[in-house]
Amino acid sequence: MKIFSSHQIYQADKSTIQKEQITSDALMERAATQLFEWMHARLRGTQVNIKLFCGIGNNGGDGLVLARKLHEHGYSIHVFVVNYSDKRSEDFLLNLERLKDGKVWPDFINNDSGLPNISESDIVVDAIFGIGLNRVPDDWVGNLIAHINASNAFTLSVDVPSGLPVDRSPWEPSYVIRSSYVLSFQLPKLIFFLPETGAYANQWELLDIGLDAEFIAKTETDFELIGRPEILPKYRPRSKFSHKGTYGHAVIIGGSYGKIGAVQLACNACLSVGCGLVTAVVPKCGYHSLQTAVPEAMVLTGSRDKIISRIEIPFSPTAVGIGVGMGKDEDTVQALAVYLKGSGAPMVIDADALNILSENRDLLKDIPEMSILTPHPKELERLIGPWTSDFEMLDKAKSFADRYNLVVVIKGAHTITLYNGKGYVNTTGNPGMATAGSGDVLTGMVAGLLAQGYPPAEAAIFGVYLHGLAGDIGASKNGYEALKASIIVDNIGSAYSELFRKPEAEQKENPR
Ligand SMILES: NC(=O)C1=CN([C@@H]2O[C@H](COP(=O)(O)OP(=O)(O)OC[C@H]3O[C@@H](n4cnc5c(N)ncnc54)[C@H](OP(=O)(O)O)[C@@H]3O)[C@@H](O)[C@H]2O)[C@@H](O)CC1
Ligand SMILES: Nc1ncnc2c1ncn2[C@@H]1O[C@H](COP(=O)(O)OP(=O)(O)O)[C@@H](O)[C@H]1O
Ligand SMILES: [K+]
Repeated sequence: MKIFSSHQIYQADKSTIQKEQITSDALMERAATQLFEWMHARLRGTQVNIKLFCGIGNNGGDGLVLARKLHEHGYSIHVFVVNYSDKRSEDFLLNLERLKDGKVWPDFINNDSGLPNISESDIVVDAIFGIGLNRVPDDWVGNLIAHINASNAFTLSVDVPSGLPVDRSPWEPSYVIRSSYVLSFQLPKLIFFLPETGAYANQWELLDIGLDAEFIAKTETDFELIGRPEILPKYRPRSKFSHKGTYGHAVIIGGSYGKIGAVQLACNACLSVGCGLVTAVVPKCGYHSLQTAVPEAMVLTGSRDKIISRIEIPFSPTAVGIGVGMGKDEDTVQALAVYLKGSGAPMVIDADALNILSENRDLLKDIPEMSILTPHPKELERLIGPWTSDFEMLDKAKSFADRYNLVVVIKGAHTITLYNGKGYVNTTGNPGMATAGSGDVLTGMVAGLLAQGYPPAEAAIFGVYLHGLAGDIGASKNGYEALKASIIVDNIGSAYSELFRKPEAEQKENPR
């Protein structure tokens, strides 16, 4: 699903109005009707105090329409107009009149008004600012927002949490509504997925307001949300007359004394994702444990006992995963430097291999093009330097990826894969995956997909999705806390099955 910028949303709005020959207030009515139906389906007439805070733009207009509908259905409502500007939108004004026609009289909050009472048992509807926010709210509006947050009342935000700009990080974090739930129109907003801003929109849902589908389909976006519909077409089926050679020979290079388990996890993941043959390249100390723990894998060792000192592979791997548990010994740095220059295989570079690159920047130019780098945020910072906001981080990481022609996978709650100027935001995964070794599993999976012939960006996007899905299935059986990296590996098979599971309704209609 595409992630639009605010500018693109306004264009979609315009295009819908033109194509359907409707007025803008009809679109507002449609949007707010969706809000009302969502609330009504859950409240079913419950007599709870609903306090609606409406700005003076179209976000406020949505709030006013919602208020009218709630009132018409007998809900107990109190409307506050947050009067932060004289430039009221036409549709706001129109709906203010309609509300008054229904005998609802809003209270106007200005810069010299006191703060209204909000009790914890109230429901707050937050329709102060929408996607039109373009500067820091005035202090009195910010204080009202902080007051709403302090009330601990259930806060339902219309479109976006007020005070949260959609295309940058907030000017003043305490002036942003901490929504209990966001009902966002039609398209997901990038801020829902970034660590800095995602917390304001802890839970969110999209309401389909029928924006011009053709316009949405033809618009190019900087970011895309990756769910099952985007993943399924990337799947490469196995053919009946295939053999293990069809699915590639991956090599996992890594490990050091006390960190052989990382290679074990990556090898297991690589095999479980469907790779034909897997060879591990480890220091001597890893030989016996690997041969025992992963009997399916072959093992090559170098000359030193505890570290990787030379990388010599007597065949041409189809894909390589390098760095897990590898350490940064001077000999290992040399081995990586030599290997990078000589290797032609598509590569996943992770963990200590990334740290070595950060500390030996002259090696960056030797990374084979279209390699996949999988840093977590700390490793990314070592590579591209610090940032002051998630938006700056994305810009810097994109430039880095473009400069060296790489695929950069920024791991996190919503892992973002950057490739060719575009970001692909993952939707699977859970906090149970914040556990030792889960990144090693990802490295093995992506290397295994590369070995099977998935193009690099597809291997990364598909692998990240499947890894998260395996983690979700693992968590559904084990809970978050007990989820271990090896359980993620154990559930890779179920994740593949889940990809092709028909939704229940479809199954009933179409048994078999
Ligand atoms: N397609 C869709 O998705 C649909 C969207 N709809 C709804 O429209 C909403 C967007 O509405 P909107 O454009 O009127 O902007 P909104 O956020 O209400 O702000 C109002 C104005 O405030 C101003 N302003 C900005 N920052 C400020 C500040 N700090 N302090 C003071 N003033 C500030 C700024 O005007 P300026 O002063 O810059 O001229 C801005 O224009 C959207 O979120 C959704 O709820 C639906 O109705 C229909 C379909
Ligand atoms: N809160 C979370 N929600 C979803 N996925 C997560 C979360 N925390 C971590 N992960 C995933 O787990 C993996 C952790 O990788 P990494 O930090 O490299 O771990 P390690 O170095 O222990 O192997 C990444 O793929 C990341 O996306
Ligand atoms: K809002």
